[in-house]
Amino acid sequence: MQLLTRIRGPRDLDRLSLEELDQLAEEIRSFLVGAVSKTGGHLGPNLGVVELTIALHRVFDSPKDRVLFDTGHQSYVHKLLTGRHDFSKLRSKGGLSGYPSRAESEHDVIENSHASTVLGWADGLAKANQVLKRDDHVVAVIGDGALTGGMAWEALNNIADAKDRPLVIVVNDNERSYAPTIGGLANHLATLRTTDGYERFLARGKDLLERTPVVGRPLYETLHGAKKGLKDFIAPQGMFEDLGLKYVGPIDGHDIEALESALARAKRFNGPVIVHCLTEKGRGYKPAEQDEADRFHGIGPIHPDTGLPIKAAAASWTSVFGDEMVKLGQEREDIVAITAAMLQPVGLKKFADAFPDRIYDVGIAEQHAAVSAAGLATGGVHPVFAVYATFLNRAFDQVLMDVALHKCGVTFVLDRAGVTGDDGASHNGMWDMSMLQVVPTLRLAAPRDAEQLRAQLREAVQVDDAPTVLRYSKGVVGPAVPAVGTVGGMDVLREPGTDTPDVLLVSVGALAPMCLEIASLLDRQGISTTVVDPRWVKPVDEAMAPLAERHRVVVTVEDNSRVGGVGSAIAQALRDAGVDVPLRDFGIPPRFLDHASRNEIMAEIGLTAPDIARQVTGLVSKLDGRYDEARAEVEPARD
Ligand SMILES: Cc1ncc(C[n+]2csc(CCOP(=O)(O)OP(=O)(O)O)c2C)c(N)n1
Ligand SMILES: CC(=O)[C@@H](O)[C@H](O)COP(=O)(O)O
Ligand SMILES: [Mg+2]
Repeated sequence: MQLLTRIRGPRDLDRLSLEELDQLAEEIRSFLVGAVSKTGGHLGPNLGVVELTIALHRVFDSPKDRVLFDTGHQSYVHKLLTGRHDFSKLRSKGGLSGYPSRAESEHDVIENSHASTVLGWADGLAKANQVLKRDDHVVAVIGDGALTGGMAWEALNNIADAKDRPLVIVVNDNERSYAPTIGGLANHLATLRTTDGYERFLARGKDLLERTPVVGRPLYETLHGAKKGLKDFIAPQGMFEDLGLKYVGPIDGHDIEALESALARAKRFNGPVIVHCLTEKGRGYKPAEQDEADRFHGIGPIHPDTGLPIKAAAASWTSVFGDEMVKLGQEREDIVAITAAMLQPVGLKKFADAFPDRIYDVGIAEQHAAVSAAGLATGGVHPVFAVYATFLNRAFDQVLMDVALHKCGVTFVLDRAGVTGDDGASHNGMWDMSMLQVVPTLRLAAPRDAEQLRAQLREAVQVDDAPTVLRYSKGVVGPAVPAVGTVGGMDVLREPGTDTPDVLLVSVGALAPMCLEIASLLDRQGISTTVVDPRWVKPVDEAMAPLAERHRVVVTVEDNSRVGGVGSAIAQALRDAGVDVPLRDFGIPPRFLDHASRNEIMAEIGLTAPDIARQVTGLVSKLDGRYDEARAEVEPARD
């Protein structure tokens, strides 16, 4: 690591020779494998951009020039080259974020890990440079997967229209999102890739000719013209050039010299230019290169020599969903499934293998997924769109105005709902149960265990005239939580043991085990508690109000934003029913949560059994008129 340790900032790259740069690239690769095999993270994507990131920081002058990354999961090399070498706590509390972070470095701009936004950012920054008459450069790195997102094309439409506004777009084309990138765009990029030979030939020829005195340069220019002609002849005029964008490439994304030459050309161009780089996800690490699933896109801790996971995968919410989908697919031919470039991560691989004609990977295009689902439902089939909760945010209008307005029977299955933690603020699934409250006719379920997930999924796909939504947490599915009774459509998880119970504790989804623990802690304070699981949290069950009326206080606990969540909806339902029982809603405070483990975050925001039990004890004590005594116990809500 003799060279890497000397790199404290991008300008330290300037004095390295080409051989040293190649050595640095190798040092970075072995650093990444060594570090990320311990912490987990996005190893494959970062192994694919080592040379590209070195070349970017050699040609451009960050932070004066802005180097932007789409999604940001491939910014580890950027972090190394901008002086951040301590990866020991990557994605952990107090350690480096797994994405760019303004708090970490002036070299970082976009913290949002939601794909397809970088060109929008770049367009805005380029416009600001123009308004303020700055000659700084803006460079946006976007993957072939992120290019399948609609927002990228909204931005490209604007960028292509401004012929005199410099902007360098680097397409990091490794032909994969997780799996191979789908769609017409991927096919077009492949067409452009066929002219790869010309670029390599030209890069080598240029070197030779530029060393040839007198005739070299003009001859190179002639060849360059010829290459352009030949490329146009072989590969149809590229879509990017049709749009009015200058296109440079395809470039070997692991050849630093070729990259620097192409980026330097792009930098001199006084307008928008695409540099199409061919890279290999997982390059330089055999286990990743040979991983057919996703080239080690995102991994947990592994044995570095073999690439095998340190911990065996346990039964996850995702796997329970995936298995049930296969059964449903066998029972009903009208069930189809949709993924937005995340077939494996959302658990639809088995369904896809069993029913290859009934699975749709739409690319990173959640809005299109929702609208096409409305079309599928209108066409007479029942689509199940499986997506991470946080990624549904961008398809809110489509759920509202295409699916719900047209009474389409579409089922949305939201994985990674609630606090996820180590992927940072934009990955927590903390907004869905607030956002979806306002969608008329939509029915929303939060299963508490595997059995309820199976049951509620089956109930959901029976609904053919409205959107249905299931949402569950990341990772290992919790223990079975049996019901001891029912009230209306709700499951009673714990009886209070008295006819005059103190607390009605409404347990939402996967937090059921924690809610039962809260009830036990309250027991020790002589406080009697009924614990119910609504199962379907929207609409609020009609039995909720009369049940609440039989208690002294209602407490709701959800792994969702407190603002506008299930607690708010129940409070409103009680008011509408004229039930005047105090309600305290516990949820995620309305703020962005720094990366840390889920448990660390839940403790930090007070979503733990002891925290909640202590506050509820204070509430009940207050009702008993022992307010002063209670005050000492009740910590203020920490929003
Ligand atoms: C809106 C959105 N949907 C899904 C994801 C999940 N996701 C993270 S990276 C990725 C694949 C990105 O592929 P690409 O842009 O080609 O980058 P690469 O990993 O190949 O470098 C996906 C689907 C996301 N981050 N944002
Ligand atoms: C960058 C991105 O959006 C995904 O790769 C995400 O990090 C995956 O999260 P999980 O690890 O929870 O599947
Ligand atoms: Mg890719």
